[in-house]
Amino acid sequence: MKLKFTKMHGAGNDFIVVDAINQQVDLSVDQWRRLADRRFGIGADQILVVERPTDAGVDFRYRIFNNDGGEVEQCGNGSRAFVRFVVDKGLTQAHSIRVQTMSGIINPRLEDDGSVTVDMGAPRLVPADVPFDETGLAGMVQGNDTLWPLPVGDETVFVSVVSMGNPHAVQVVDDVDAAPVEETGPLIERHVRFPKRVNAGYLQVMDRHHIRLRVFERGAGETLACGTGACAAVVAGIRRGLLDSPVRVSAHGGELSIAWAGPGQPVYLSGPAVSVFEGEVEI
Ligand SMILES: N[C@@H](CCC[C@H](N)C(=O)O)C(=O)O
Repeated sequence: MKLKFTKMHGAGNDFIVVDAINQQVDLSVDQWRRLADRRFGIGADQILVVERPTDAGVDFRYRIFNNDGGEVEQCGNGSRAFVRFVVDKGLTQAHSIRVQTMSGIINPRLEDDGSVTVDMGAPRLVPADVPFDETGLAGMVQGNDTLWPLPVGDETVFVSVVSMGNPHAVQVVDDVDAAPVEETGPLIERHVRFPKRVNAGYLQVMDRHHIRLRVFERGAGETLACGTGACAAVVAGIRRGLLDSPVRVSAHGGELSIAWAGPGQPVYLSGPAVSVFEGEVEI
């Protein structure tokens, strides 16, 4: 079977985007994994699949598969690539779109300058909703946030837990370049306290409106940028009393911008969405 795809990225977080409206797409976890493999396939952090909606009142359904083939709830940078894709392919005339994802409806909007702003919905801050198992743990209060002690290797790190539809554990570090992302990222990702695994964020505060961020993503390893990771980091930083909205997020692959007015309010994510090439692959 031949599959048409577009290779895209958002601040270096790269995607294979597949139109499942105009072609039949029904792949196994193994096939997704092979497509995303950087040596045996096309290579991508995530695969995004554009489908007709199954819910009323929305324009599209969009599904997300990590590099390891697992389907996940949400992808911030992917939602921007998604909008660029459906507009460029003529699948919609609208620039403001309602999209059904595994974790609810999001509203991305293509701006006149080609960037995309996404209403990612409100963060979920109750540990059980992340999900994070806090049983028997004494959290440490900082500002309006609770930091949870997590034994990782020989040390204990203190993380904020945030769901942006997908789970995030965010820690503040002095210097992201020196942070042991490759060493502790995999341990946090699979820490027993996170029953669905977790994306591990390392946040350095530059000033109250600017952070640097690295994210070791669940199912993909460290990526050049993570949109939901940026949302979660800014939410955690604001709750801890370290940041004020809006916040510029510098990742290795580019810049994102996040705005959040506080609990119960949606998080807005802005940044680039770029098409790199198109192709057809035998699967
Ligand atoms: N790169 C993404 C997040 C993709 C999903 C994540 N790895 C997970 O498993 O939750 C983003 O831009 O948000």
